[in-house]
Amino acid sequence: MTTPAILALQDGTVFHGISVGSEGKTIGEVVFNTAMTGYQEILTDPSYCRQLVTLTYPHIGNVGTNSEDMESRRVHASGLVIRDSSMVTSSWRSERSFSEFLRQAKTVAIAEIDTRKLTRLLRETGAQSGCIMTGDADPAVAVQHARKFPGISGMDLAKFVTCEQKYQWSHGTEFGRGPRVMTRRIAPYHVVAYDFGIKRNILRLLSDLDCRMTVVPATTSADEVLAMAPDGVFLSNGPGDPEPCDYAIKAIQKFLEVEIPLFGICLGHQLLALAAGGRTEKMKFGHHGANHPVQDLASGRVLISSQNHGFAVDEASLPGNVEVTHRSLFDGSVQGIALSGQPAFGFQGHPEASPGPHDLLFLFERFIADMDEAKRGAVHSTLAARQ
Ligand SMILES: NC(=O)CC[C@H](N)C(=O)O
Repeated sequence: MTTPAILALQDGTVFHGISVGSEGKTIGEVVFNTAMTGYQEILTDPSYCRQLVTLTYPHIGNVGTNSEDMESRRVHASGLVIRDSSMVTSSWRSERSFSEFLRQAKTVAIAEIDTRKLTRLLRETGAQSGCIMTGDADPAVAVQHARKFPGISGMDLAKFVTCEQKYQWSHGTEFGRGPRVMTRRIAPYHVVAYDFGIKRNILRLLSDLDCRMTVVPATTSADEVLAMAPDGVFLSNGPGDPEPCDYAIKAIQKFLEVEIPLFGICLGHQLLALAAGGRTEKMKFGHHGANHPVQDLASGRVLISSQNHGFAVDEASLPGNVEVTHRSLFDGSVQGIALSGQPAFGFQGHPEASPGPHDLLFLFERFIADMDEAKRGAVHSTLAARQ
């Protein structure tokens, strides 16, 4: 027997479907993701905290779920909206069916709704607050609940999803990245990674590139991090509005002062822009997908990227020492920045993919190159001082 469910939006629109996850009620910002694969990675990406994720790909759950595809310890999305939940699980990697996974994660999910109609609506009206209720729910009550969600603007959620204590990470991707990686074993880099809601594939990829990773809570001060003597500092992705994360902005300003190599992804990129004196703004409905074309402005090359953001760096606000390096070919928004004359850069999309294409993996190597150069610079100055 199926249990009914409804999705109500703040503008009063109500969709009727069935419950395919845990029973109950959930509220959040309704966003849509156009990736054709990767439902488990998407749901466990901490950047989706307080969001109800609509997957536009119509058939979800057919390859089940497994422990390797977790991008964090648990599901972070507040709810899921899909067209069709697969009745059959078919994959040698599967450990649990998708619906079992949703129920164990206590994730409220609605299926059998017209996700194309919902997506068109969100593209027209912009992101809206929403509410999913399962069982015999009153649509008017669900609309009221949706209206109670204030929206993500002004919300510091990095503090909410970050780790409690620092920890070491040393697992690679396991499936390897070719011989280039294997030859790097003699050059260990110590990277301190800020966990604003970090995705595991970032940690795996940096481990593949022979980085020794120390992951620290979002509010760790710059002095504490510098005392760990890192070769570089990584600023992670994460949920919520970057502007209220003043503790992180302050720490990054210090890192810029001492010119330690810095690499930021998504929220980390936005925080780098804020620390450099720029501003960020809320987008109409954001970018969430796995096929967004981004142009590398220096080479003119177009790269296909994975995306998940609802805020963006305001180009007009950037000071003269911040160069825009990448731009979205969908809407022209800033997709990459670099600080002139120092080893600090950020990328708005997700080079770590999971899910998505690997066109931008080389950005991790650029971070390694920055750390290499800084190390060599340090050796030169020590030698010069001895002479
Ligand atoms: N994936 C991310 O890091 C998202 C960053 C930020 N929360 C945004 O929505 O823009």
